[in-house]
Amino acid sequence: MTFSQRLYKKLQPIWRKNHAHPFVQGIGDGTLDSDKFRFFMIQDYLYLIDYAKLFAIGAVKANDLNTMGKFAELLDSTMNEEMSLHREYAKKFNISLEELENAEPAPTTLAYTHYMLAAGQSGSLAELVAALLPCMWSYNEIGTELNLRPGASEHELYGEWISMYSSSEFTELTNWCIGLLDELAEGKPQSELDKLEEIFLHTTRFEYMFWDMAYHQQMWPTDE
Ligand SMILES: Cc1ncc(CN)c(N)n1
Repeated sequence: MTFSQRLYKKLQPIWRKNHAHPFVQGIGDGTLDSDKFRFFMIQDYLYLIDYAKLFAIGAVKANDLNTMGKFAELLDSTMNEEMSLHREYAKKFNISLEELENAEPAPTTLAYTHYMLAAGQSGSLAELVAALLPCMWSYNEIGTELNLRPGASEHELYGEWISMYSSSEFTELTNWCIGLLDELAEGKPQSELDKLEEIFLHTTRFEYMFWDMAYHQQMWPTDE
């Protein structure tokens, strides 16, 4: 079994909770309250601004030109495809680009992005990939699973979201990241593998927290 498969298997209890979350299920059956989705889209846009930076750091840390080019492709696809989905949703919700970019991050958004950027900046390339992988992998799996539901990808509001994350382009980039983690983990001492596992666990947990934050539209607990 590969390193990534071992992590995937071990973290299935959290992974399945992500899939079962009412926010995800609501996208799948089309019943999600559109205000919750609006909140999610704004926070996710802020999240993606920082997430894209991880790919830029990956390009800097890459050991060969092929890997550097792939990180550049991931950066481009995040900023110009994934984030353009959010910009289209913003139009539907009458949110200007300025409002979108300058929105206030929720505590979970801040905690998640800062954790990932810290892991990516201060750690090895393997640590950076361990931090960003649960994000891509779980969205690709959720999108693919929801896309199997008859009519889900045609839903007026949520269909495009499902189509984006189940697309062959997103699947191909996700699989490349999975393969890279396995390559980088090869031959590493147990102490380093444990560190990778810890980072992967943390961002898997953050994925759950992000769904939950959006579902409850959680901002700071004080008004000031
Ligand atoms: C919180 C979160 N996690 C993952 C993804 C998929 N890139 C996302 N857009 N947002």
